[in-house]
Amino acid sequence: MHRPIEDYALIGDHQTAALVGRDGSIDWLCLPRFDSAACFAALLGDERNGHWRLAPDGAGDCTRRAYRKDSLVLDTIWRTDEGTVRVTDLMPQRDRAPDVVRIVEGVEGRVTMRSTLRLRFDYGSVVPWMRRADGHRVAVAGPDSVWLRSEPQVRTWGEDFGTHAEFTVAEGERVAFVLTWHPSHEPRPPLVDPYEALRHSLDDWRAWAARCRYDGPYRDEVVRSLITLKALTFEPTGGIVAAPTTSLPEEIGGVRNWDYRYCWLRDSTLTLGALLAAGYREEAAAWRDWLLRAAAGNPADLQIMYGLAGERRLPEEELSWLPGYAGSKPVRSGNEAARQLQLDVYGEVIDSLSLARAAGLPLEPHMWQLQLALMEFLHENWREPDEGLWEVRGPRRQFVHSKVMAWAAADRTVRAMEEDPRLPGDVDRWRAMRDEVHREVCEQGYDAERNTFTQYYGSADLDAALLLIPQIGFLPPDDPRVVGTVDAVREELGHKGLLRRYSEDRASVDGLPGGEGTFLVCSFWLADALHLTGRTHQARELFERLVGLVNDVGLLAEEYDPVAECHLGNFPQAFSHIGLVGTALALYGTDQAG
Ligand SMILES: OC[C@H]1O[C@H](O[C@H]2O[C@H](CO)[C@@H](O)[C@H](O)[C@H]2O)[C@H](O)[C@@H](O)[C@@H]1O
Repeated sequence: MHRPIEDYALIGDHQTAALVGRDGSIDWLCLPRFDSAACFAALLGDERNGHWRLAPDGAGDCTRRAYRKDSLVLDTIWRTDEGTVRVTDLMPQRDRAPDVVRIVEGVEGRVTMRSTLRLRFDYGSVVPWMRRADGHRVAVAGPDSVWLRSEPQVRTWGEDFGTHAEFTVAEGERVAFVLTWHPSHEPRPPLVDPYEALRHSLDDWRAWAARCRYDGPYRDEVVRSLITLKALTFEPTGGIVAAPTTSLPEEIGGVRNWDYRYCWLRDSTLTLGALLAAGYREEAAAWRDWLLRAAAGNPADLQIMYGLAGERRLPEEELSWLPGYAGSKPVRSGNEAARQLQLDVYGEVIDSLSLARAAGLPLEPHMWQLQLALMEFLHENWREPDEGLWEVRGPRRQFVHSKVMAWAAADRTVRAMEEDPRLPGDVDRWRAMRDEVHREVCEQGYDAERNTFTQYYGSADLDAALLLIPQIGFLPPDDPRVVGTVDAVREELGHKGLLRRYSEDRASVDGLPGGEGTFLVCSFWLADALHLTGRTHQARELFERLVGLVNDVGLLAEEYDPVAECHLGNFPQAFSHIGLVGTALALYGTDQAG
C-alpha cells in the first residue's frame, strides 16, 4: 500500500525541501538544490530508494503533528505504551551547507526510539560507502558526501546497507541529529548547533509571517500557503519552483507524471501576485530581477520555464529504476514542456511587470525595454497556434486563453503608456493589436448558440482557464457572455462540486492516455468567478470546501480526487496555494469585509 500524498509535510531551507511522512520518515530530499538528484527517493519507490525514519521503535504513524505557529518547523508526536515523544524537524537557513535537523524530545515516560537512515544518491540508485570519522558517520559516493552526527552521541551501527541507532529518551531529555551534505571533494563544513538553528528558524519564519497584511477569516490557512510559496523560492536567485517534487501522478498508476522542480513563468508570476497582494515586496523584487536575467536575450527565445538560475536546457529523462509512486511510471526528471510555445506566458509576464510597477517597485529602463521586446514578439506571433497553459502534448491549437492573455499583454502595455506618457513606444500600434485580438476572440472563440467561450477556436470543448476572462479584464463580469461561460464551465467541467481543467471525455486534446483528478487552482478560479459575477454566497461555500481539503498541516497538491478523496499530482504545489491566497483575499480582503 502506498502512503497518501497528503500524509506528507514539507520542511525546507529556501534552496531545497524535504517531505516528512506521518510515520516520521523523510521520503524525499534533493541535495543540494530543489532540482538536484534525490538522496531520499522512497516517495517514488520504497525504502530501498532512500529514506530516513526517526520514530518510536515499532510505532506506526504519529498521534499528532503540526507546524510550530507561523513557521516551517514541524513537530511530530507519538503517544506510545512507553510514553510520549516529540520529533522536531527543520532545515535551517543555509550557511554553507544544507542540513536536516531532527530533535527528539521526551515528553512523558521513557520511550525507545529507532533511527534508520538509508542514503541512496542519484535518485535512489547509488549506495554510498559509509565510514566513521571524527566520531560521526560519513557517507560518500562520487560527488556527494553526507555527515550524520548526534548530540549527545548515540551508538550507530551499519546493517542491511543502512545506518541504524536505538536509544531511549525520558521526559525532558533531548537527542538531536544533524545530517549535512557537502561536495565530497571539499572539507567538511562547520557543524551547526541544532538548538540554535531551531531558535533562528523559528525567529526568521515568525518575523516573515508577521509581515502578512491579510487579517481576515482563514488567516492561518493563508499564512501557511504564503509560507509554502516562500519555501518554494530558491533564495540565491529569486526563482520560484512549481513544486519540490517530480512525478507524483495526476492519476494513480497513470503516465501523467511530471517534473515540477523548475521555474515556470506562469506559476511564478502568479506567485508573485499572491505575495505582493499579501504585502511581500522583497520577494516580488527578487523574482522580477530573476525574470530579467532569465529572459535576457532574444525575446523569440523566451522559454515558458527555466531552471532555478535561469538555465534553459531541462532535458526530460526517464528514471527507469524507480518504480514510481504507487507504481505510476515513468518517473521523469527534466521537462520537455520547456520547449513549448505557450503564448499566455507573455501576458502573464507583462501583467506581473505592471503589478510590480503599480506596487511601486523601483523601475529601471531595461524593464520597459524587455516589455517592448516581448510585445514585438507577440505582435508577430499571437495568431499562431500554441500548446496553451495546460502544456498539451497533442497538436498545437488556437487556445482562447492564450489569445486572451495576448490581449492582456497589449492592454497592460497601452495602459502603462497612458499613465506615463514618458514611456517610449508606439502606443497606437499596441492599441490596434489589443482591439484586433479582442475582436477575433469574440468572433472565433465564442459559441453564440451555447453562450460560452470555448477552449479553442471552433471547438465544442470548454476550459477552466476561461473563468479568468473577467479577472483579466477582457470583458466585465456582468457581460452576459462571461456569466454564460462561468455557468457552462461549472456545468460541464464540474465534478462532485470541484472542477476539472478541461473535459475528460472529448478526443484527448492533451495527447495523453488516461485521466486525472479535479484541478485545485481551477476550483479556486471558479470561486473567484462566482464572486465576480455576484454569487458570493456560492463562492464562499466553494472556498470553504476547498480550504477543507488542505491536509493536516495546511498543504495542497496540484489535484484532488473527490471520489477516492485523496490528493494527486506534485506536492505541495504553488499553483494550488496561489489559488487559496488569491481567493481568500478576493472574498475576505479588507475591501470585501462583510
Ligand atoms: O498535464 C500536462 C502537463 O502537466 C504539467 O504542467 C502543469 O504544471 C505546470 C506547473 O505547475 C503548469 O504551469 C501547467 O499549467 C500545468 O499544465 C507538466 O509540466 C507538463 O509537462 C505536462 O505536459
